[in-house]
Amino acid sequence: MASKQGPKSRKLSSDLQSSISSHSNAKKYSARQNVESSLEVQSSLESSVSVDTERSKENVTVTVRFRPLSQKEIRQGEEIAWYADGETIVRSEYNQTVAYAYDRVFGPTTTTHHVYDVAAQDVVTGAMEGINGTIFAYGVTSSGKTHTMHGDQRSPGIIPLAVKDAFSVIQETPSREFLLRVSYLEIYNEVVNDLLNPVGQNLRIREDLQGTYVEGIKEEVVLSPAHALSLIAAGEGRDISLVF
Ligand SMILES: Nc1ncnc2c1ncn2[C@@H]1O[C@H](COP(=O)(O)OP(=O)(O)OP(=O)(O)O)[C@@H](O)[C@H]1O
Repeated sequence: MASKQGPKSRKLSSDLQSSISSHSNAKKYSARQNVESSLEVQSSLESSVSVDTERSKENVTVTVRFRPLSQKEIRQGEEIAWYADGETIVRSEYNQTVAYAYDRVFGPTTTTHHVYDVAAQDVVTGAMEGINGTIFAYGVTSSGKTHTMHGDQRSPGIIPLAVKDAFSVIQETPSREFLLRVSYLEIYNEVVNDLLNPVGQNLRIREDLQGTYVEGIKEEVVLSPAHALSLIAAGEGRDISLVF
């Protein structure tokens, strides 16, 4: 058994932040490529399957990232309830027989860049080859979703790292033509709102022969990483400047 990794985060219910990556089976290759944006949903880890480390590579992978305790939590004497036991197991601090297996578990000292390399980069490179992909984070408030997906200048998140990689692929593949479009939306209380267009409120999700889409969502063609990230920053109503 792998040894414990420390320091560990406190309660599973409040500190675990999971990300799910998925590849759908390759749709027909098209020179027009869409890189989907990310979204956050609430879920419960109680539905996790029991320990099973012998997983094959699947289309949907689930990873767990622990964040370190904050200074405030340390001051308040918060207790750690779950920890990363090796690279795939989350184990209870109080009852060692209670454990859950995931495709990958990252301890509190893991960098976002490492999380991206292991859990997200494949989805991005797949998308650039025409395979639909989604990366999303879920977890309770303060579990680290924003830190992981957006990050900051010192530690860029999955979104800026993905944008950077997408443009690197474009640059390294002069023989192909790419069209990159960005849309940015929120789902809040079951209502879909366009974050790139203030008029785009309460949009409908529809399905046709091409697939699922949000009716009327604004799609901006982007020409550079800075352009893509500035749209996302605008959607959040904040300034952004990221250096790689
Ligand atoms: N891996 C980490 N290492 C260090 N600090 C982290 C890490 N993850 C999160 N934090 C810090 O924890 C705090 C909460 O994280 P964050 O804001 O990302 O949570 P959140 O899940 O987006 O919360 P909310 O749902 O309320 O928006 C922030 O101060 C963030 O900087």
